[in-house]
Amino acid sequence: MRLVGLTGGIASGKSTVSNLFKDAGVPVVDADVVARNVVQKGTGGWKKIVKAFGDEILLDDGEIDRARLGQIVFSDPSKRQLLNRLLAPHISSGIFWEIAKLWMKGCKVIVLDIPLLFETKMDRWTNPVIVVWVNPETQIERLMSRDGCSEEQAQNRINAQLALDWKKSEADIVIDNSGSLDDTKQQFQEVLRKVSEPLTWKERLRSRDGLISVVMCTAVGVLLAQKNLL
Ligand SMILES: CC(C)(COP(=O)(O)OP(=O)(O)OC[C@H]1O[C@@H](n2cnc3c(N)ncnc32)[C@H](O)[C@@H]1O)[C@@H](O)C(=O)NCCC(=O)NCCS
Ligand SMILES: Nc1ncnc2c1ncn2[C@@H]1O[C@H](COP(=O)(O)OP(=O)(O)OP(=O)(O)O)[C@@H](O)[C@H]1O
Repeated sequence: MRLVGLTGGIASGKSTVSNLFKDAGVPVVDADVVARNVVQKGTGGWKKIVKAFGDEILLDDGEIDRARLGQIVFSDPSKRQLLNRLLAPHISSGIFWEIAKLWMKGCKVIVLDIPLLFETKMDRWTNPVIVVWVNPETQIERLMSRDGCSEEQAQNRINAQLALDWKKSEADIVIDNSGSLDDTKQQFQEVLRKVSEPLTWKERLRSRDGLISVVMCTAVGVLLAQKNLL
């Protein structure tokens, strides 16, 4: 099994690229979706948030007020660190189970769309790492127009992550999403070709079918050895 890391900066275009993977039939685990699921009303993550941030963080229906929580954590690094600490175990085990489900289905290439891939050091488990890069002016423009936030709020969100240029320097593959969608789609074709290359023998061993083959071969070997000893 090949775990492909897909990351970048906020609003750099990760979801745009992960949709291209989905359209090409490559399964994607989206960490933002996992992070949303683990804080649904009544879950362990929800209880921790209510305990730490108080009832005033809840909407009338009891769900977390994400806009309010976002305002708090993106303007106060200590509150953000607290939230990260509380949710990290829930998010990583959620991602693990999503991978396990796809592994059991026999998927050989899985894309992990994780905004904080480097920050959480999950890049250790992925190869290659794809960074979706965008120039700073375009990033802030797209963020402000998508989320309807001020320049200051957008900058706070950008500052909450490691520098995008640093992530670019650590990447195995860079997609420059500063241009048009067509431009990105063109770069994506080459990226898809690379991630679809035949699995290495290590990756094959980590896949469901590879593991089954190893178990079968070992069982046959043990049986033959026993027969020869009798
Ligand atoms: C703060 C919250 C409530 C804001 O919710 P909101 O719906 O407005 O944003 P959403 O979840 O869609 O995230 C949008 C983007 O913000 C960035 N982001 C989210 N959380 C963080 C964080 N803790 N630190 C830095 N950037 C973050 C990511 O680039 C993400 O793609 C929410 O992002 C959250 O619960 N974050 C903590 C969980 C987390 O770390 N998520 C990232 C998954 S690796
Ligand atoms: N090449 C492009 N041209 C024009 N607009 C784009 C392009 N790529 C992405 N966008 C727009 O920029 C915004 C951010 O893109 P996207 O949501 O894919 O980023 P993201 O990295 O997934 O964001 P987040 O970190 O918040 O999850 C969206 O409104 C999207 O439609």
